[in-house]
Amino acid sequence: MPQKNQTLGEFIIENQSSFKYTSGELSRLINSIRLAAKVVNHEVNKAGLVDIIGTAGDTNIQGEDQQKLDVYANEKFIRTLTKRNIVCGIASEEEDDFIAINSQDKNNQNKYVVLIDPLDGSSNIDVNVSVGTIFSIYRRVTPLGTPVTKEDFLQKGSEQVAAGYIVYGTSTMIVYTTGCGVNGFTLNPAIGTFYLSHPNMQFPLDGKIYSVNEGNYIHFPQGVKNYIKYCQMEEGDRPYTSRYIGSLVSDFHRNMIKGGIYMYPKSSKSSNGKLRLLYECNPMAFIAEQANGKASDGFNRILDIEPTELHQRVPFICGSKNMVEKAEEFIQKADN
Ligand SMILES: O=P(O)(O)OC[C@H]1O[C@](O)(COP(=O)(O)O)[C@@H](O)[C@@H]1O
Ligand SMILES: [Mg+2]
Ligand SMILES: [Mg+2]
Repeated sequence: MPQKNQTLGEFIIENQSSFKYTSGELSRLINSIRLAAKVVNHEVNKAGLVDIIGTAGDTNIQGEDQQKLDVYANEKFIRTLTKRNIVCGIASEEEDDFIAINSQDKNNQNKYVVLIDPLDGSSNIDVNVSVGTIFSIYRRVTPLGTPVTKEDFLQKGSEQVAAGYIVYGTSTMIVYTTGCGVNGFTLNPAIGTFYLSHPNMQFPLDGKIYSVNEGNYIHFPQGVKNYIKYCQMEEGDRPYTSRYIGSLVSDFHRNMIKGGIYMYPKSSKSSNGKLRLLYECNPMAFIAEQANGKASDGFNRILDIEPTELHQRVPFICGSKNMVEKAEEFIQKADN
């Protein structure tokens, strides 16, 4: 059992041996993400003071207006990972296509690719509500020393070797898994060190919180509507409480600690929902399952979905296992 209050650096070294592909490379990669997280955290904490709020004037490939902090965080993570020559490829919500890192260099023996959502919850940046960063790590499938290809990124979520998120909230935390459980580390801003504050995080099997943008209710499939009504009924331990921050990372984090379900279903407005499979749903699904939770699109396990596009979207339901299974029951019943 991890020792509470050990530093993230100590934890990474100590747990290196529990990782099946141990070579130190993944440890160095997690350390680089830790560094970039501190740089971005520094800027996030000043949102409102410095010229970091508002739109950057461009749109990303998804047609969304990029916020200045989206662009800033994207640059910092890509720069930190590239400068440390620790990966052979990066894909990001804010980049149209994947970026090959020195991969044409025959000597490039880096075997990991990283997919990131540099700033999650962009609509909350300007209003001082918690936001996050999400990352997903795979071993490349193409030979070392050859240029990375789309194939290296379009892997099923079940192939992830590590995944995590940073939440910039009342405190700043890194929460991640390498397939041996989920641990959370809180930043002590006075000394810039992350300490293990939440060892072996677990989703309660059941909860009393549901998180969904009910503003889209009329556009939801009947099964989703029925489940929301079920959450609101005066019966047994219901009604549940509705909590929706509008930042996936923050809603997920709260639900993992207190028990709850987060849903971004498909709707008549968006046939595949809003969230991106590769750098939002897969990493959160890996963490959820490692914390005894569950993640599906209403029918299929998220981690079994075969990706086809870098920025593809999927309906996403994630959280306490019994709650997700109840939601699936309503969705599948209404679909028949
Ligand atoms: O405003 P909506 O439609 O409810 O969407 C909110 C959801 O969209 C997101 O902001 C999408 O993520 P980005 O901010 O990274 O684009 C999620 O964090 C959040 O859960
Ligand atoms: Mg996001
Ligand atoms: Mg984002």
